[in-house]
Amino acid sequence: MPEASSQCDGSSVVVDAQRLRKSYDNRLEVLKGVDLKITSGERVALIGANGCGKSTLLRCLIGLHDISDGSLATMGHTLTAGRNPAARRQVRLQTGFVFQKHCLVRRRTVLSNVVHGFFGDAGSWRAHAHGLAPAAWRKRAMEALEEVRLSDRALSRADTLSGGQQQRVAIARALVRRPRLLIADEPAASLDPLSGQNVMELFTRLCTDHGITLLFTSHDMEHALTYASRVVALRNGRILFDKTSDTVSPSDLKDTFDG
Ligand SMILES: Nc1ncnc2c1ncn2[C@@H]1O[C@H](COP(=O)(O)OP(=O)(O)OP(=O)(O)O)[C@@H](O)[C@H]1O
Repeated sequence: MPEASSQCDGSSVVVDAQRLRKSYDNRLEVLKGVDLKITSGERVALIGANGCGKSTLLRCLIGLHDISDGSLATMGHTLTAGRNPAARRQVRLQTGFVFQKHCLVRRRTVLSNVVHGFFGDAGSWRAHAHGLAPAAWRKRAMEALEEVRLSDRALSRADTLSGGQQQRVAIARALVRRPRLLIADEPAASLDPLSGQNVMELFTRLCTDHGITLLFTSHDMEHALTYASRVVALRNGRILFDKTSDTVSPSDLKDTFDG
């Protein structure tokens, strides 16, 4: 049976989730009917208390987790409660990820880590096995390193860089294939305040410059309100509010985090 996957239709809707539900092991229902539409070029912060389902929602939106019910289309590809491997692959190829822990390969060079961002392209695993990467990938990886101001460290081992620098390498890796969507899960959480601010500034600027849609989670409300144009709050598996960041009030934030 053909997989349910509609092709990207060039529409400006990047994420379209309706009544999205997600349960783990048929027991714990984490998302209880989430409606979320994100259009091209938006910068959206997802906030909410620990365990409210932010990472789960991010993972569902990009096909890393199955959804349990509802409808979901990401960049025009329909992700149903079934497996949808082709649609998931297409979504992943057009998505960059940045996580709290940058997950670099410590013993490899900075450049090699950025080249890893191409994995999933045809031939990438063979290139990896042979320690080879096409010249075009290395050239593009160097450009990405310039964008995060780390080209002078291209040949350093990843674990010789500071935490903030390593997160900048992770950003270069996420952006190396010029994704349409960047997903960042608490990208600044492991960094000191200044490095965190630098990282947030850097990737929001790069997303704006390259027209990349950005969805990030944060427990730092200053980051959410400063670097996103829109803030979506989750509570008890549902959206509590969805507003432009300049209209979020202290009482909205209190409602988001109060038991
Ligand atoms: N793979 C999994 N299997 C089973 N339960 C999971 C899984 N991932 C998350 N959960 C559960 O789902 C709930 C929501 O977790 P999730 O990580 O999405 O929340 P979060 O809002 O991102 O939390 P935090 O702010 O602490 O990172 C939690 O109860 C968690 O234990």
